[in-house]
Amino acid sequence: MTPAARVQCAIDLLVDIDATNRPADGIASAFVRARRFMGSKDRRAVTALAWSTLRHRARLSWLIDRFGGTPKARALVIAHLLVVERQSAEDVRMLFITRAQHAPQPLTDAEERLVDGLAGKPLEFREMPADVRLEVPDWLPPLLEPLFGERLEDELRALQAEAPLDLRVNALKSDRESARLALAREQVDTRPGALSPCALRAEGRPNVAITAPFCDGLVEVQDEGSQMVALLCAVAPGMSVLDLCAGAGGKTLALAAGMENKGTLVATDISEGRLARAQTRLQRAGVHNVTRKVLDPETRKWLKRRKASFDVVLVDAPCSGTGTWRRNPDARWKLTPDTISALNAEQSALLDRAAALVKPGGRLVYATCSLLPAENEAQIAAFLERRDDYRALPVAETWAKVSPAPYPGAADVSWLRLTPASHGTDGFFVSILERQPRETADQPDETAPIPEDA
Ligand SMILES: C[S@@+](CC[C@H](N)C(=O)[O-])C[C@H]1O[C@@H](n2cnc3c(N)ncnc32)[C@H](O)[C@@H]1O
Repeated sequence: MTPAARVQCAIDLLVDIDATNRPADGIASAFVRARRFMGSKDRRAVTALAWSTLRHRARLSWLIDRFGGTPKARALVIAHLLVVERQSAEDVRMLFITRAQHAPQPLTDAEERLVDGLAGKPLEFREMPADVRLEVPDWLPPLLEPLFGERLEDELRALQAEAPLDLRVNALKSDRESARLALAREQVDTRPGALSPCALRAEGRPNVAITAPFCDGLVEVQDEGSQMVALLCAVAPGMSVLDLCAGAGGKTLALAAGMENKGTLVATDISEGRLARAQTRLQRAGVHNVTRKVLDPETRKWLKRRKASFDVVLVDAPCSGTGTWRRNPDARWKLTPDTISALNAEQSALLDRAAALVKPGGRLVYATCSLLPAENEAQIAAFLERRDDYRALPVAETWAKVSPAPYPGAADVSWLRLTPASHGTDGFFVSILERQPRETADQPDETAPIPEDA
């Protein structure tokens, strides 16, 4: 494809992304599948331009407003070429006058004026409001200010960057050094992760999915923070473990490795499609102690019969995903306070449901990939109010057992928050809740029904 055709494809992709509330990565996959003429380099170039435009969207929109125009897909891409890529007005015009197949339509008069207005301009202006500079909705900074204080700007800036590519070495099939060497033989250079003993961080953005170590299940793609959540479940061979919101199995895979394929690991989710995707990954990884169950009425009945029976229940709760905005740059523009309220209700219901399933002395691990206190510490505080048979264990103690790295959390709280700015991982929250053994606490009535899902 010519550079001009790639620009037109990026514009088309942005139009598709804006047309629905669905996540951009799924839209991009469908978009490239429908365009067989795109080679792998074209696909990368087009998605890189669209993604970078989304990462700079608030500032580009502000500039377009100021210099005359409507911040829709075409204007955003034009502004990106001029202000982020620093292309000259002449070069940008050339992209829009080429008569090549799939090239964009010529610039309109208004777009010509926009090119003149934006050429040579900086990306940021002093007059830009903070939420525009930081590329977040204006209702978000007040929610995070109490948490991060002076670090707020650094934390939000870190969410604008591209995330690194992290791999988890599958202990069922390999070890970190052997996997690193196997990847290096396929020109994928990696270095050990700083936190997780199973993590390798790739240099650049290689296509790992076509390498033998990936296809043979030696490594899986998983953010290092997500790896730590699974490690902090501290599972062991022979345990009975429930991954209640298993999705496509990212953490299930890591839990199975921790259990050395021994014991029972049940992976449930309300999404049949996600659980189906987990199956391919489990097979590739050589995992055979996992039972997948879609949360339909039958499974709910089955779970009710398993009250107080699991050593560990992981609730990797549905959440705002604010900690993963580096990977999903459109998500920040699709999130609303109403969505967060609905998620809060679901999170609290899931905690109650999970609480009934943990055996006395067992652990309920609650995790989100959100930075928002309402989805995290506020949920835990409210849960501990409702359930005096649970107590929060200091995450630092479990950390010391599962990672050689110094504990990266705050000493004065029992839970752990990881963030891109402070730890170089996606944003994660983890709390480890222990159910008191029978003799030390008043247990709620075990015959009471498990609360229904939200
Ligand atoms: C954060 S994602 C899970 C990610 C997954 N654990 C991983 O590591 O790849 C949250 C999941 O919760 C699921 N979910 C939402 N509501 C649920 C419910 N009431 N019960 C169980 N799962 C639910 C969603 O379908 C989604 O897959």
